Order: sequence, then C-alpha cells, then structure tokens
Amino acid sequence: MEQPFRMKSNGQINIVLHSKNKPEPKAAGQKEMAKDSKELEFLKEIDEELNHLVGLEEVKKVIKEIYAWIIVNKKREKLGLKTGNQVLHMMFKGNPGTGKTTVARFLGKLFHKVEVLSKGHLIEAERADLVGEYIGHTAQKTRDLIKKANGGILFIDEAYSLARGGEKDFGKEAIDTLVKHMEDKSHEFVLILAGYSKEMDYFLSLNPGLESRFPIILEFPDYTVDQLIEIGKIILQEREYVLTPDAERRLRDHLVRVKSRLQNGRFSNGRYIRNIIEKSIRVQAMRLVLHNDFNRKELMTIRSSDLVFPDED
Ligand SMILES: Nc1ncnc2c1ncn2[C@@H]1O[C@H](COP(=O)(O)OP(=O)(O)OP(=O)(O)O)[C@@H](O)[C@H]1O
Repeated sequence: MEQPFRMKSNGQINIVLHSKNKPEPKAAGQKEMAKDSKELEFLKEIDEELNHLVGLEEVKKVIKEIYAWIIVNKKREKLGLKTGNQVLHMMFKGNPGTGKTTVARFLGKLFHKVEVLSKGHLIEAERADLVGEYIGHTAQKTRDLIKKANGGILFIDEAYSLARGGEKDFGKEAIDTLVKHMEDKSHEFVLILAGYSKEMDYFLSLNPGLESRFPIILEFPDYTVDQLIEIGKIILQEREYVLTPDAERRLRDHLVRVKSRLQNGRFSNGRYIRNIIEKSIRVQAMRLVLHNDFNRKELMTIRSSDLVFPDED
C-alpha cells in the first residue's frame, strides 16, 4: 500500500494522495462509514510514516493526537457542537539537528492534507529575516514573511535571538508583529518558534504573555549513539550504500567520543551524522576511481577508511 508521506533522502517528506481510485459507496450511511474508516486508515499511515523517524516518541505521540483533535473538531463542527479555538501555533525546543525542521515540514504536509492549511509549505526564517535597521522596517519585513508563509508554516529558528537586545531592540517589534498576526490570521498560517530549550525558556520568561499563545510545545531530545547510527543507516540505505562492520564500529567509537566532548548544544545530532556520511560517500568515490574498482558490491560499500570525521581521528 502507498504511504501518504514518504521521507526523501534530503529529509523532506512527500505526501502521496491515494484515495482517488477507490470506488465511492452509494448509500449515504455507507459513505459516512467509509469516510470514518479512511480517517483511521490515515492515522495508521501517519504512524507508519512517523516510524521512518528515529526516536522522538513523545513528538510522534503528540502529532497523532493533534491529527485526531483536528478530525474530531471537524466532526463536532458538522454537528453544530462547540469546537473551541483550534490554535496550532507551536514551540519546538531542542538542540541543533534533533529533527525540528524535518517535523515542521511533515506537519505542513499533514495540515494541508487535512485541509487546515491551504498549501502546507514551510518558510524557514531567522532573526535577520525579520529584524530591520530602522523604525518601521522590522514590522514591514515581518509582515512580508508572514505573507510568504500564508497557507503554510512560518518556522523561526533560534527564535530567542529576537529578544537579544531587550526593549530597545527591533527584535521586540518583530515579536509584537508576530503576536498580532498569529491571532488575527490564526487560520491562515501556523507559526513555529524553535530553539535550544534553555534559551527558549529564557525567551518566554522575558515575554510572559507569549507562552499561552503557543498551546503546543514539543521537546526534541538529543539522540543517543544508537539512534545516531540508526539515522546514519537510514541516510545510507536511501542512497543504496551500506557500512562494513568495521566502519560501523569506527563510527560508533567516534560518536561516543564526540558526544562526550561536545555538550550543551554544541553537538549537531542528525546533521552531524548526515555530514559525515555525505563526506564519506565522496571519499569512497575517489577511492573507487583511483582503484578503477566499480563492481556492484564496492559501489555500495562504505569502508572504515572512507569515514571522515570533522574534528578528530
Ligand atoms: N529522527 C530522525 N530520524 C531520521 N533522520 C533524522 C531525524 N532527526 C534528524 N534527522 C536528520 O538530521 C538532519 C537534521 O535534521 P533537522 O534539520 O530536522 O534538525 P533541526 O533540529 O531542524 O536542526 P537545526 O535547528 O540545527 O536546523 C536532517 O537531515 C534529518 O534528515
């Protein structure tokens, strides 16, 4: 069976719509039942697709709850029941490379599929994209970004840096503009503020009115060495490569060392392992060209000597 989402090698996720070819039942009751089972089926497919992401158990659980909540709200609305205020603005807390952007992109596609967002695209931004240089410039830049994100998700990385300069800084103007629009246009785009846990907590303490505007807060923990190896294997598998047992051992040893050395958010998790693999694939290519060795097995094999680590060994 086709899956509605599929993770591509660049970490993006494709949605495959696949209900078009199924014959529609004729009777109204049957139709309603078919619809209900489609929603359950889709929930299972989300689950299956989320399984392509390593770890992140709590994040996956909350995503499925959000999906169920949206569906139930739609059903309630149809029957004239109160639906409450379905605010989907979120805060993502976690170190670099822990999957925040990947999950934001997934949610964009999901919200588009369930017709909460008209496009579901992701606009990534950071302080420099929002903050201007003179009075009025920041509000304009921020409004322009919100316009670009219309129908999709506005994802602001290292959002705490907007509070960097205190009251007099133009970052404050960006926050005020965001807050105004996230309420006025709450059905037109979803705002995700992302950043390191500690900094985001500090940011919220400086802006006490902000926390209640983000009902969904997701924590992205650092990956364990086993999870990093698993992520590495997924990236390799997508590209049709495998590690030799020696290479896996060397990679594991390196990760243990580097993780204990780089702490407090200095280790870039999934991005770190992706960079190692991309570099190693180029080193392997050079080895094969130099040895004129292009048999199928060799073309697919990353050896221990192909692994290149950024800062040691
Ligand atoms: N749980 C996961 N399973 C599989 N791959 C992952 C997972 N988490 C991250 N990755 C991979 O690691 C890389 C970095 O992930 P991503 O860009 O989503 O992290 P991030 O938290 O947004 O980082 P940053 O804030 O530094 O940009 C991506 O290439 C992604 O495919």
